[in-house]
Amino acid sequence: MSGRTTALTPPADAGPPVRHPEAPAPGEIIGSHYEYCFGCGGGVAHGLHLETRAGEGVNVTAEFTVREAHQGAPGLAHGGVLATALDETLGSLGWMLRVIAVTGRLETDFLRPVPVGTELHLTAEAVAVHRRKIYCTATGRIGGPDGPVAVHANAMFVEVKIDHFIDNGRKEEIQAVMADPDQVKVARAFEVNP
Ligand SMILES: CCCCCCCCCC(=O)SCCNC(=O)CCNC(=O)[C@H](O)C(C)(C)COP(=O)(O)OP(=O)(O)OC[C@H]1O[C@@H](n2cnc3c(N)ncnc32)[C@H](O)[C@@H]1OP(=O)(O)O
Repeated sequence: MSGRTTALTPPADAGPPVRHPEAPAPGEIIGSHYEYCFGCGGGVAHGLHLETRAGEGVNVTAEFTVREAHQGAPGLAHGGVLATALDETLGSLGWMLRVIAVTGRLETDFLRPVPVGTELHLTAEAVAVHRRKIYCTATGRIGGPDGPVAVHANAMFVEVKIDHFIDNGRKEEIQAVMADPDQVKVARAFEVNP
């Protein structure tokens, strides 16, 4: 037995997430962490170009417009793309906690089909922290912040060190990032709060 559980319910001794005192101010745009991130990077033509803003608690909001390149069935968003949008929004919670964390588990409910052209309004919130594990949820609504829920996810992110990326990423991209004279950009690529 590895001790790993598939449950996304925080254990009884989990604590509440704590908004870091230096987290981005409520309403502040968090911005892309890496130009070539499929979720938020401006350098990926068919990417999601998600723009995330800090919330008042340990939460964020984001928007994403479904385009032709994101189809699964004719005229409808691909489920994997919608899961990516949830995953990317959840990933931004690290800025609110000021930790580096990656998705360990992502469980998605697809509640309504999402047509091409739809603006999906996303929210994500951390609900509990247990050791390195961050339990969180995300929701995507159609057309507006109060629109009908199309997708919902429960997730568990795991806090990692920067070595997670340096040791595992392909050398070309790691070296290119590290060589950037803009140290803030270097730090952001790994979602380290500069
Ligand atoms: C640079 C910016 C990066 C983020 C950008 C935003 C993008 C959006 C977010 C992403 O998509 S990140 C990319 C997708 N995720 C990954 O690539 C992660 C791949 N997986 C791993 O690297 C490792 O499996 C992982 C770091 C998640 C865990 O490995 P570790 O060896 O560091 O931890 P360990 O296995 O000891 O687990 C730590 C705790 O988490 C638990 N755990 C880990 N993975 C789990 C899992 N999948 N399900 C349930 N529990 C899990 C594990 O049981 C344990 O619980 P306890 O503290 O209670 O003992």
